[in-house]
Amino acid sequence: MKIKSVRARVFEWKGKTVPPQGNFCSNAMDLVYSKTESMSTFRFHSWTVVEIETDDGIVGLGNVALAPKIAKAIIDEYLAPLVIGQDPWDYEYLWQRMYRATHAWGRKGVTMGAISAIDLAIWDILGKSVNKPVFKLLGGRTKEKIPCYYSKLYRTDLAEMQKEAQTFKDQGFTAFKMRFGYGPAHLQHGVAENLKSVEAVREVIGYDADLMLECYMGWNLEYAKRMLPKLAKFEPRWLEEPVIADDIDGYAELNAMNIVPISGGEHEFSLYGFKQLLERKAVSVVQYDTNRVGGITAAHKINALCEAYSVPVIPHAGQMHNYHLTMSTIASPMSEYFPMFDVEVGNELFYYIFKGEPVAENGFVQLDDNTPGLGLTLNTEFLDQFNIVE
Ligand SMILES: O=C(O)[C@H](O)[C@H](O)[C@@H](O)CO
Ligand SMILES: [Mg+2]
Repeated sequence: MKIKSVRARVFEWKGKTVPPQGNFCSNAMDLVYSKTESMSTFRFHSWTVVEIETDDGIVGLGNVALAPKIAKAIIDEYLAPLVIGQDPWDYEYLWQRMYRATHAWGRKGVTMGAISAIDLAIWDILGKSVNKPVFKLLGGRTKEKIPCYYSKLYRTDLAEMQKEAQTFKDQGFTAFKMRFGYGPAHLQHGVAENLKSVEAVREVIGYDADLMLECYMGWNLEYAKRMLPKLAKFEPRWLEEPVIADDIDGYAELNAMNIVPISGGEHEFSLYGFKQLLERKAVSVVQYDTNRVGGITAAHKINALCEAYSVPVIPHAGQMHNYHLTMSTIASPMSEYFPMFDVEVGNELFYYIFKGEPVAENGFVQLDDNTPGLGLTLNTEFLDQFNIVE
């Protein structure tokens, strides 16, 4: 079998989006003075979809949401020529070709996202060519079904957050991730607001549910050190991305305080990036995203590293490319889960582009033993709400 063609298209959402409201998510831009809404650079309203076709007509689907137009340019210009004419079963060889050919300017960020998209499509082909789901090629079914945590609860009006938490508690979720709205720039008022929001959500979900707290790189080391002792009484399962991804020493210092486990990884890339995080004990939970980190070829290696370090892997975002990794290793106890909503930050967009994404039932998602490949097809229902860039 040989790769015959690589097609990368950018799906630009032109449908309805929920406008940002107030301080709905602390983020890395909060620490930089700006007149625009700080979360604007973290909206994922476009997505690059990759279709790789083989000479015997199998089409594999890959995707990446980081800087979609740049990812497409990297695929078209540099990566496609490296894989066309090659055997997709030589996936490690192809991964190394892409990783090393772009090493002078790649390694992390959008290049690894582009490599991930190609690698996902290759693994989709592999599964389809032997009529097996991808997780069966990685280690098989390690769970009867995948426990998942409800992830949204952006910082809005506290009563709204409580209503949202109740709605999904009633749907059987026993784990919830909420977003802080405030950080160092908001002074003591922001500290109080942050604590109020955690208290409000805990009031609804109680203490026999897991609560995860998301900072999305919006704090700094000094602020996080002040916040951790104040958060301890709410028994969070983890505090996520308190500092920017490059501040590995900051992560390690916060994690070593042993007050609340620190999680991160959705903005880290490659096996080497996670080797650093693990050997420096920077995180207690690893959260790569398979469509960023280097695809399934890289994520599968990182799963093994996490198993060796006894650090749980709970990939960012849910989404089918991550579910196969969670299903295939005992190092991953659960998945993140974004329900389908109106398009807001953009994580939800995955449902509008692809069909086949599992819907959670009673706090679990299930993968089918008999659906070959990743189990995704393109969703034609919303195509008229996308501008597609070839
Ligand atoms: O952990 C997450 O789900 C991400 O950080 C979100 O995608 C981002 O939107 C911030 O909540
Ligand atoms: Mg996150």
